[in-house]
Amino acid sequence: MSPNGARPARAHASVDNLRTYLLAAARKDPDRPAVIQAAADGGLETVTYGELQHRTDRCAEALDALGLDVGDRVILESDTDADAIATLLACATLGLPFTPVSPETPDERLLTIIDSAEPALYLQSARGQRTGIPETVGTARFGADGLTVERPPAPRVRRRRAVTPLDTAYITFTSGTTGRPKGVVMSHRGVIAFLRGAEAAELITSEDRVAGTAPLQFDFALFDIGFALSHGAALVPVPRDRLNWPRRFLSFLRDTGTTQVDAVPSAWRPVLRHEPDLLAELGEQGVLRRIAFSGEDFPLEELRALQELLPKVRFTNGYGATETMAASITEVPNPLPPGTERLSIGYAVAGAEMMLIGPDGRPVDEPGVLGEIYLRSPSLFSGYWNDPEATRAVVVPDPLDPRSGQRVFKTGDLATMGVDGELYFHGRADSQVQIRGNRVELGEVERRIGQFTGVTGAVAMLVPRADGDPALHAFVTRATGGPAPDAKEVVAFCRAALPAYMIPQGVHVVDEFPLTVNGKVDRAALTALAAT
Ligand SMILES: Nc1ncnc2c1ncn2[C@@H]1O[C@H](COS(=O)(=O)NC(=O)C[C@H](N)c2ccccc2)[C@@H](O)[C@H]1O
Repeated sequence: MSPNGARPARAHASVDNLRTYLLAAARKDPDRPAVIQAAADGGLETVTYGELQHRTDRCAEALDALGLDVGDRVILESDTDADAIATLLACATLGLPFTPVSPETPDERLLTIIDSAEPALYLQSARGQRTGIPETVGTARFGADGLTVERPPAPRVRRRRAVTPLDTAYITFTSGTTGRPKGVVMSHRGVIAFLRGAEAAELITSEDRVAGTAPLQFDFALFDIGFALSHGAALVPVPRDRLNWPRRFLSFLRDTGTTQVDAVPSAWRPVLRHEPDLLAELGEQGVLRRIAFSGEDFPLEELRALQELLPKVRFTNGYGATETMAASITEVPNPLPPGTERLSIGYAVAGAEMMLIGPDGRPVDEPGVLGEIYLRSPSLFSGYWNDPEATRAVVVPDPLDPRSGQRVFKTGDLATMGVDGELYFHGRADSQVQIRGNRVELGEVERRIGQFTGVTGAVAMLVPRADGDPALHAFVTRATGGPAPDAKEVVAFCRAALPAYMIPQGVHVVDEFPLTVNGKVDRAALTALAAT
């Protein structure tokens, strides 16, 4: 019997655990590269699957000695690298849900997350700069020489005996539009269900090297880690200071032999603007085979520009929400057929299904009719942390079979169906705005403005006004060195194709769009800018 009277914890690890799933390659080919990363001396460092497993076990041993129980939360602050991956796999081994945060998370947001998650332990890398972690939370640092405990967590009773597939693998806090961050609770079974569905798409093999560019608190990064490691491939985490400098970004991709780059659309804007020729050169070498993007609609003008520079590269559109990790992985034709107005988000990955439901709650069966996407998926999240009301709002009875007890995810995304049942993304339900009583899809205004010569990107939004109804404004970016598009000409260009109520009152040229921490266009920041 262990000292606090609980039976020995973790009598056996479950078969469906993130650690067993992601380190499977370590049994077969321990010498294969698992992570190829920037080394401290500016060169490159390769960590094999065997070494990754060794670091994972060493960290798990040190964590186990702290007497935490299955379900006790751990905050993991780090960029993505081999030590961070070993640490999150150690947490998975012990059934400790990890909450990843990136080093640039502001202090007050971190404290909000700590207040909500009430973690037992806060982990940062040996190089971490964070201070001011509340006394109630234990603190430790991880690095190449293992785990160093600074403040041991308070002793707890260990009640659980084993880690099961339904235990929580991670909790990621999304910046909910209402401001209070919501913790998305994902079980081991949920994450693995999505990764298994993604594997069925057969996008990569163990020979691939997948460059990940998302910050660790964005589940796109967790997908990249899981996607690369579950294939026995190598993950190439791109450091932030490389990602923000196009020339350094491209040389890092070349030097690491990257075959696939996973990035949000905005990550390509600086490369397109400043180093198109270098990018074309990289494509010519034939090592880079695929670009996968997710997170938001890829502006078609920019996607076309990227495809023209990379005629031999294949493109993949990954659509979905953190609440189910994602939903679909769809090949994008290169080049896009002329006249393409929208990107397909295809069909849900193996094991899941996207349904289109109309405002009347009935399924939409005919092509071209707008509906909301409901997702049936084994990777459905467990719920929002400590927020049953927010959970009930999006985890709803299966509209096609309400009596079955089956729960589905109400995505809040709108789509139409093509002739073969494939879906086309039409924006968020809340980006449908009413202007003088007319329903307006902001994406439609953005697409029209995006076709104006010299405009490389457009974001439309409704800006509230003190007196009277809100006004439609648009922000545009232009090609480097190109002339600033004339606002009056842009408005006239819209008048030629859009109804009066869809004509922007104001058109503002900006050098670039503000981005959220996850690299998406920060519409809230732009709306505030327009209101000034
Ligand atoms: N390919 C898209 N086109 C267009 N709008 C999109 C798209 N992917 C998301 N979105 C939008 O972003 C919302 C979800 O945002 S999120 O919860 O932060 N998750 C993500 O953005 C990434 C997602 N978890 C993921 C992770 C790993 C692989 C693929 C996708 C969706 O509901 C969509 O509105």
